[in-house]
Amino acid sequence: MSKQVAVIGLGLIGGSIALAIKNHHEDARITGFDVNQNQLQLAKALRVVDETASSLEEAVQSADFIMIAAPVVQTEHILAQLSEYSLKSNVIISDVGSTKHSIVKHAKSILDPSITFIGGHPMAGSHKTGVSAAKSHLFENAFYILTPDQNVAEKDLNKLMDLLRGTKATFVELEAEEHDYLVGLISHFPHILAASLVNFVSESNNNQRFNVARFAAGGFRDITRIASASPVMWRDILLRNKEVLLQMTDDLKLELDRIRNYIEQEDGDKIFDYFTDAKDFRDGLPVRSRGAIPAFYDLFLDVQDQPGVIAAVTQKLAGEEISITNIRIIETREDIMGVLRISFRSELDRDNAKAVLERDFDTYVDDK
Ligand SMILES: NC(=O)c1ccc[n+]([C@@H]2O[C@H](COP(=O)([O-])OP(=O)(O)OC[C@H]3O[C@@H](n4cnc5c(N)ncnc54)[C@H](O)[C@@H]3O)[C@@H](O)[C@H]2O)c1
Ligand SMILES: O=C(O)C(=O)C[C@]1(C(=O)O)C=C[C@@H](O)C=C1
Repeated sequence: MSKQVAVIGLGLIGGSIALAIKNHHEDARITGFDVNQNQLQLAKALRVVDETASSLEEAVQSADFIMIAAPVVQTEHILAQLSEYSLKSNVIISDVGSTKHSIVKHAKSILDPSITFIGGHPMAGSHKTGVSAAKSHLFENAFYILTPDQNVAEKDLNKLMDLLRGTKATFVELEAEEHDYLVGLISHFPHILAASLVNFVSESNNNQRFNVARFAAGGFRDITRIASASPVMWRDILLRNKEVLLQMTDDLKLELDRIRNYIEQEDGDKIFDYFTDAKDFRDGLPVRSRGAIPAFYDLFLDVQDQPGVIAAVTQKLAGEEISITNIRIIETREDIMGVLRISFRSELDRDNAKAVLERDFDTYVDDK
């Protein structure tokens, strides 16, 4: 199978898709295009793509696969442009957008029926943007949702999955509308809540005589990390998943009223049950299995809570070229040993790190 691949939009996801394709198909020739010249040049310099094109038309003219990785409203504009070009007759077009219904509908209405379009959404990412944040293993262990309509031939779907095999993701087929409801619930709506919470705190901050934000501790930071993501990407997502998100916003108001009543009535039992239900569901989420929540592999280390210890640990890991995704001291008090939690992208990285660090530290893996 020849593999001329055009990747349109060379940001975090386009870059990661390009790297993942190259992982499994060394022979694939990847041409990149981005409206942002900076990203385009950077993608070439970082060898994320083999070559860059100076126009969309140039990028796609001899492509066997076209992967669109732009914000979702832009994706519709790109599809409209593609419908005017002469493309290879057997080209397969896909996208990575976080919404699916409007894109799939748009593709169907605008592309020649002989062209194969398969909607896609790799369910992993980050609040970071741009090609410099791209990683070949970003989608490892994640679900990769595909939304082929009934006209898509099995062999074309298989060709696309084969192209994307280097993502090491698990492919799942869904109807586009099912996708938008599901992802609305576990990704889009939580994003709205994170941003609302930050704005709420920021506005409250203005009315205080001290700086509230300075006191923001782990809990606030954990629940609001995603509010640092790209406003362009999220604006487009809200515009294209409007009905689902309107309904969820209304439903959440009822949920807030419920806990508000329990507080007002000082109903300790109900409040306890409320948190217990939430804890049970949250604790039951698969930790290492594939899901919208990226799997992290944690290693715990007993360390002396003293200056330089984190540097010593990271140096040892760097020496073995083991990357970490997060590092944090938890439950430290002056009179006890600190516990360092280090997170890794893969189980293999975690196991290798354990082997390196257990020579000097007591290490633990939480296997529950
Ligand atoms: N960030 C995530 O966590 C995540 C995860 C899964 C899917 N997605 C989806 O992936 C897509 C890309 O998101 P990202 O995180 O890579 O954003 P990004 O901002 O890192 O990259 C988007 C790139 O698209 C380019 N672009 C915009 N309009 C274009 C056009 N008309 N032609 C060519 N290039 C264009 C931008 O210049 C930018 O470089 C979005 O549709 C998003 O919904 C994002
Ligand atoms: O990890 C994050 O920062 C993300 O927000 C990733 C996330 C998600 O909600 O899980 C965000 C949007 C994408 O469409 C898919 C994944």
